[in-house]
Amino acid sequence: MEVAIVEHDRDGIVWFTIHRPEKRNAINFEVMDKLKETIAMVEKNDNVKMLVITGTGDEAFCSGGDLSKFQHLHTEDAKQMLEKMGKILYSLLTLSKPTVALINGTAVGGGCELASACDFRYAKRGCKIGFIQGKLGITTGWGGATILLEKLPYTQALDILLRAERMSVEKMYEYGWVHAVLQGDNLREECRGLLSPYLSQSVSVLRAYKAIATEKWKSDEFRTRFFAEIARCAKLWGSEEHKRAIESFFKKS
Ligand SMILES: CC[C@H](C(=O)O)C(=O)SCCNC(=O)CCNC(=O)[C@H](O)C(C)(C)COP(=O)(O)OP(=O)(O)OC[C@H]1O[C@@H](n2cnc3c(N)ncnc32)[C@H](O)[C@@H]1OP(=O)(O)O
Repeated sequence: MEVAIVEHDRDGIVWFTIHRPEKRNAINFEVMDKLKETIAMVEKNDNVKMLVITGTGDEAFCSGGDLSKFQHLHTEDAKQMLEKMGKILYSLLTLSKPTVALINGTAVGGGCELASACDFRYAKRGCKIGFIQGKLGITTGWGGATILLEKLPYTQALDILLRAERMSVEKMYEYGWVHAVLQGDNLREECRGLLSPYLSQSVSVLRAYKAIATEKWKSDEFRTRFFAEIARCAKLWGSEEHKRAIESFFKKS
């Protein structure tokens, strides 16, 4: 079964849907490869104006890294996995087309990092959003904290990271992480309605504004900070606290 569905629509939107509902749309290596391929295609294709990332079903947008696949990784292998997804999220962050995370359900862990790398976040009312990595004895490992501290005011970003708990969409809207709270009857059409003012611009204009907007993240200084976060997470990955947290998750489910 396809782990992700990629659709091009008549308006120039590419819809990327993580299709692993049985695992709350957790990201494994296959999803990473599909996302990397899609981002590269969107970057190059002048018939594409925007990229929207969402998840299958109404339970979860994305539950982060696939713990059943990643739980046994040792520090060096963990670092490679984290860097692989970190590079993909960096390419998403600096993509020359506007991007949207259409949050159709719970977003936790790396799912929040994926959404943070997008320009806009539209979330279905009632969803829970949680940078819960701290509760697992690690930090964000895909660059999500660095991105959050770039996009939100310092206090709000640090509060979200230090709490490491699932927060309401409404609270995340108040913090400025969520840009629109959707009713949820027809998420795609609601999303399309919000994007229509952007879609009337030419691809050249969209590319030009995204180039201006993302220039600050193309510096060596930013990239050094971004990848240092990943190295820190890899160090914590092998901790007893992280191992116990993963064990207790699988005992529960
Ligand atoms: C890799 C690093 C990365 C980073 O930060 O850089 C991370 O993402 S670390 C954080 C990893 N993610 C998590 O710890 C979240 C784990 N999942 C949950 O907390 C819950 O599943 C939740 C809140 C997403 C949904 O809860 P709900 O009660 O609706 O569902 P279940 O917990 O019963 O899960 C259903 C089913 O899905 C499997 N599942 C869910 N999340 C993951 C996951 N991340 N990896 C692998 N599998 C996952 C869960 O085991 C259940 O499977 P089943 O076979 O039915 O028991």
